[in-house]
Amino acid sequence: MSQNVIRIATRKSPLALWQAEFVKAELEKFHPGLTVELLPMSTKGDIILDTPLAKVGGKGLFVKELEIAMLDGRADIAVHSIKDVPVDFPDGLGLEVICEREDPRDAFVSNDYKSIDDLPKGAVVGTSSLRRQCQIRAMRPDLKITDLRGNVGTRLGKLDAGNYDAIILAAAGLKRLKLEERISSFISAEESLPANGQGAVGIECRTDDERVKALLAPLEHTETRYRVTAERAMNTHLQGGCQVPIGAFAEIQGDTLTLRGLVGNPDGSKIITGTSVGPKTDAKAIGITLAKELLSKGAKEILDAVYIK
Ligand SMILES: NCc1[nH]cc(CCC(=O)O)c1CC(=O)O
Repeated sequence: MSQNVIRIATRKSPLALWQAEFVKAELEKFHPGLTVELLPMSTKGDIILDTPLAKVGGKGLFVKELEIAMLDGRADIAVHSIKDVPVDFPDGLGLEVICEREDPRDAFVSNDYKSIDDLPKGAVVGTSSLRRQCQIRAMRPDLKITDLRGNVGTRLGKLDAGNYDAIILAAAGLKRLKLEERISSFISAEESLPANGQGAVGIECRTDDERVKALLAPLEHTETRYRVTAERAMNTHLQGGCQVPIGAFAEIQGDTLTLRGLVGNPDGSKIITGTSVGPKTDAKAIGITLAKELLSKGAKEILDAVYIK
């Protein structure tokens, strides 16, 4: 492959394409003369649209086809929402770069109501995320949570068609697509803990490709890397897939990283939370410590009930 070309494997959704174009622009900014090409592809997660994600099964629904393209040499890198990337990688591939995080919060979107508190009794809220469902149910057991799949535009269309009183989406996706004015209110991390990596974009590539790794290096954002490392370490140690509500959110003040975590039941009847603090350079250990704490406080029973093997 030519020394001066990088090919990006990407999903075709508007958000995925925005993220790929963002990485293309950053690469071209840092490396004048470099040609960056997009290779748009469909993934299993894009094709199976009629089933709740937690039931489609299999990890990495949105990334596998992109990984095969990199291993085949058809593409050099893949740009992902970190949230959609499984914690372990196929041999020969790794998450080389984590870019600066956008807003990590969930957003409440409604044409009639300002916030979750504002919703009338029994209102219908659309989300396919068990994590969001769990935390909303815990706040408001009276609400009816129904499934909502599709890319960001499709989901907004379903809200506008009157299928829901409100829907919950990641603020980052709406901001990137210049749809921020659709946000009625932000849901703070105190109200609902985000998913690990939410709002952060990561770049995967072949671990032995020194040329590509050198080109990608200026896109790395150190603080986001620490935060995402802690959040993903917690998930890895819990061995939680997408069938269990899990939230993880790290913040950094000075050199200190504070990680908050949550494991719950889909119906919100049981929620285990915890916090772990330490030097940011110990991000991974902080994540593991918190996972152990959550397991000992009852998360193990919740996970075991879901994953009966
Ligand atoms: N699960 C799909 C997905 N993957 C990443 C984002 C948003 C952007 C991000 O978190 O970086 C979304 C949409 C959503 O959750 O509303």
